[in-house]
Order: sequence, then structure tokens, then C-alpha cells
Amino acid sequence: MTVQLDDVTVHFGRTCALESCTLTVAAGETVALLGPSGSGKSTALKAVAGFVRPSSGRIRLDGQDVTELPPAKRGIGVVVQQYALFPHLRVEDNVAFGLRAARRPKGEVTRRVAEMLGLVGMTSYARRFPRELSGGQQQRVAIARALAIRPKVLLLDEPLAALDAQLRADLLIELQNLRREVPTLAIIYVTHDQSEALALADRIAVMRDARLIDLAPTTTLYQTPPSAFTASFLGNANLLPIKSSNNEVTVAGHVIPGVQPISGKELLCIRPHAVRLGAGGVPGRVTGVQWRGASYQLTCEVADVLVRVDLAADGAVPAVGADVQLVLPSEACSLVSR
Ligand SMILES: Nc1ncnc2c1ncn2[C@@H]1O[C@H](COP(=O)(O)OP(=O)(O)OP(=O)(O)O)[C@@H](O)[C@H]1O
Repeated sequence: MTVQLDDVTVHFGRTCALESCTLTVAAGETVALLGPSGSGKSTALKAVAGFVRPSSGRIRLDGQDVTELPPAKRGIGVVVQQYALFPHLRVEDNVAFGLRAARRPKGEVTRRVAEMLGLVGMTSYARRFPRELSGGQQQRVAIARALAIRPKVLLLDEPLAALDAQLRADLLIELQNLRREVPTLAIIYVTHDQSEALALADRIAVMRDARLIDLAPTTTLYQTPPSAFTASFLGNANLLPIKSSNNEVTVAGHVIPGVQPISGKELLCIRPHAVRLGAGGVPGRVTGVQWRGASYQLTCEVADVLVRVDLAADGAVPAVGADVQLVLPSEACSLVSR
């Protein structure tokens, strides 16, 4: 099922929580809404679910306008950060809840509950109460419950935020498996954690100050971000001031081969792992060396900017104070606006 936000604006009193948001998520596609706290991610999700009413704009599912439809009639599965299971119901009854509310036949409910618990690896916990489960297990049950009604759209709002690092990693893998097993599901995944967005999403929509500012396939956005904000939000980024003239781009007076100027783009973005040390690069001086286990991170001063460089831990590492040349391969460079 295709999910469409068409020029959706949401106000809470005087606060504009979402401004003119337009986004289409195709069947089988996962789009992450990524952005800092308060940027409007949850509001966008709630507008799709029907929990908040847009001040203007329309929500469409497979082209059908559902803006006026109550949440329960939209056939959407929702999972939020605080698992919100019914505490007095056993796991199996939590998962069965939506099916029973829809008055599905008993045999079907039993079959479907078993199927869903199998999908999230919780079959042996069917008779437990939520309080007898870990956070990660509760979140698995919440996902099973959301999927039990066979929604064509799944909305996930920071589903891993309350979990510790190991559980987050485990559940991220489960969600990847889920995508394979329910290949037509459209998923909108709200997070402020770029690693979750990178791991899961086909496309990422970056939100800032109630606006969707950048939207592109995940790898494109990571490798060639259009703005400094998106570049930094998606991971470590060096953002180096450039000068453009005669079809050339220079960093600290040094021409970067293969990079063409673009009007309005004043910074060169390159990830620390893409910078190499070698002859013919931009001259700099090492000001810091940090061991990170699998790599070293160097800080190098180039003119008056600091450039971070990741070097494999098994190679030669220059000492603090050493003069180096930083090679910026053109295929790893993108020009971004401030
Ligand atoms: N029910 C509400 N009443 C009033 N203001 C609200 C309400 N819900 C959200 N807001 C405001 O709308 C803006 C966007 O909030 P939203 O929850 O969508 O952000 P978010 O990006 O999901 O943030 P977070 O990552 O912290 O959950 C914020 O300024 C918030 O304070």
C-alpha cells in the first residue's frame, strides 16, 4: 500500500509541529524520518496514523483520502517507543487483541497469533505477562501485535530507543528479517539515530524545525548529502570551506582534482574514512591521534580548519606534529550548502 502525505501541516495551538510535509512511501519501501528532537518526526507519523488532525493537507493510502478516517479504520500497525502492551493480558492475548476486536473467527486468531509470535521469535513466551519480559522482548511482542491485523502499513516511532545497545542491534536484525518476510509492507520509521536509519531504510527523510529538508535514497544521502546539516546528522563529516574559480575548487589554496564548483555550495564534505594520506594532497599538520580499536582517528590542521582522518589500525600512523598531505579523492567528495 502506498502512503502519501500531501502538503500536510499540523499545528498544536501556536506551535507549528509539521509544515507543508509531502512524502510518498511505496508498498515494500521503508522510509526513515530522521531528525533532532522536536523536528516534527512523531507528528508526521501521528498524522498518518490518525492520532493528530492536520490543519491542512491530505493523507492518502493507495490514493484514497483517509484524512477524516479514525485510526482504527485505517488498517495501520503502530509501534511506539514505550511498548504500551496491555499489562493485564498475557503475550498471546496482547497479540490477539486487534483480531478479537475485529471479531475474527477463533481458529484464525489462534493461527495468526502463533504465526506472529514465531515471526518475532517469542513463541515460548506466549503465556507470560508483559512484566515478565525484558524491554526487547516486550518490543517484539508489540511488533507482533501491530502486525497481527495484517496491516499494509507499519509505523514505528523510535521502537528501539528504550533498549540497551545489544538489544537494539538484535532487534534491528529482526526488523530487517521482517522486511524480507513481509515484502509488501510500507514502513515509516521514526528515529533520531542515524545508524538505525542507515541500516534499515531505503530512503531517508531528514527533518529539521518542522520541515522535511532532504529526501533521498539512503546511500545517496550518506555519500552525497545536499546540506551541511544532513551531512553531519548522518555521521561524521568533514566540512571544509572551499573557494571556486575557473571551474576549479580549492581547499586551503590547494586544487582538488576532479571536483567541479556548484553555485551556492560553499563547503566540501568528505567522510573521515575517505581521506587518505599521500603525496600531492592538501598540506596539513597532525594535531591529535586517537586509537579507536579498529582504527586511529587523526585530527589534522589545514589552514585554520580541523580535518578528521580515519586510518586502519594496522598501518603506519604519523605522530602528533608531523606534516602530512591529505588526499581527498573526488569520488568521495560532495559540495554542500552551509
Ligand atoms: N500534543 C502536543 N501539544 C503541543 N505541542 C506539541 C504536541 N506534540 C508535539 N508538540 C510540539 O511539536 C513539535 C514537534 O514535535 P514532535 O514530537 O513531532 O517532534 P519529534 O521530532 O518527534 O521529537 P522527538 O524526537 O523528541 O520525539 C515540538 O516542538 C513539540 O514540542
